[in-house]
Amino acid sequence: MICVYGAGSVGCYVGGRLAAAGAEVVFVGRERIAAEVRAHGLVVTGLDGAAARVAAPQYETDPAAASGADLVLVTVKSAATAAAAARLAVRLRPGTPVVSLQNGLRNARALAAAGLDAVPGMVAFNVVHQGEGRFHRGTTGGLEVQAHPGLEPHLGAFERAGLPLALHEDLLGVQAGKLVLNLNNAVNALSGLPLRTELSQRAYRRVLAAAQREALAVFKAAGIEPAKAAGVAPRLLPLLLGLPDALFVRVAARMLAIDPHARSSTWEDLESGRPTEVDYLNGEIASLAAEHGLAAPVNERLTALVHEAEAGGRRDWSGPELLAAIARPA
Ligand SMILES: NC(=O)C1=CN([C@@H]2O[C@H](COP(=O)(O)OP(=O)(O)OC[C@H]3O[C@@H](n4cnc5c(N)ncnc54)[C@H](OP(=O)(O)O)[C@@H]3O)[C@@H](O)[C@H]2O)C=CC1
Ligand SMILES: CC(C)(CO)C(=O)C(=O)O
Repeated sequence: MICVYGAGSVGCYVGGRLAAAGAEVVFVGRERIAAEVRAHGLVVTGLDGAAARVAAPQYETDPAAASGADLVLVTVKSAATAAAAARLAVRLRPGTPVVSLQNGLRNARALAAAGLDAVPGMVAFNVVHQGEGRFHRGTTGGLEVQAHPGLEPHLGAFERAGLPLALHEDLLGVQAGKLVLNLNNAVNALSGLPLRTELSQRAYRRVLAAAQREALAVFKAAGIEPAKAAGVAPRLLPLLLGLPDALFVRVAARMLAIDPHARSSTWEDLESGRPTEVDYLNGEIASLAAEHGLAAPVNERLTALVHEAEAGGRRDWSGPELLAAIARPA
């Protein structure tokens, strides 16, 4: 049995695809989603319009449902990882692989700290929760995980689901490459716009490019080599982002398909009044910078602005306003 622990957007999408392809999947999550999927079933839709339905998913709210799992996919937000790990640690058989399908650099370490057999993972695509049990994939991209012998019996299930696991000897570079892209989560959430609209405006892209330049300097100081993300070497991203709008839109369309409705998970958090993961994304760059004697004022400022929005000061920033704001200290 595969347990998806913390089944929200990513968990319901990945678990829904696995279940629709015949895998035995138990979802563990909150009553609001349990009620939704009881009423409507689970429908996972793709960029190409393809849809799969799981009529009666096993969606539980009691962590005990994870007991006996052969594989666990952790899909809670980063701030909830330690609590999820503690609940799993008392229920899983020793040696059960627990894959972190989360953003940021620290989640697998938090799972391992609880004594779990943690496997770092990365979800390259976007998922939007559209209500009534519908989870829509909003971009291209796949699942990448660190190689682990415990995953072998499950590789076929991911293949059949159309979500093959790309295996890596060491995932840190892949996670760092993804983090470079995730620096846009804050920009996207502050813009209030769908990803495609936001990224089509150069002023927002200039904010993102400034945040990415800081990240690249910090990774260099930390000895981390970020892997290609969306097919592009991270060091080229800030240059690409600086292109004029019409040219950028043409080049970007070849790198990554983005649905017009896709939004970042940070926007989804602000929209539903939940705390965001900004401390694990832009905040991670600011912390790593401090550890290495560098400054990351743009990421610090973006982190502070997202915290202001979480605390009730939410507004939609235009690109030029955000560009002016990052020029001021946090
Ligand atoms: N959404 C996306 O497009 C993408 C997200 N990611 C990453 O994937 C991870 C998951 O994101 P996403 O799916 O958007 O997050 P969601 O918030 O949609 O889903 C997480 C779910 O887990 C629930 N949860 C939290 N703690 C527990 C617990 N102890 N027991 C059971 N359920 C719990 C949450 O409930 P509650 O809110 O009530 O705490 C929530 O419903 C994040 O790290 C994110 O950055 C990566 C790529 C794309
Ligand atoms: C897929 C992407 C990069 C979309 O912003 C994401 O990881 C997120 O929303 O958290």
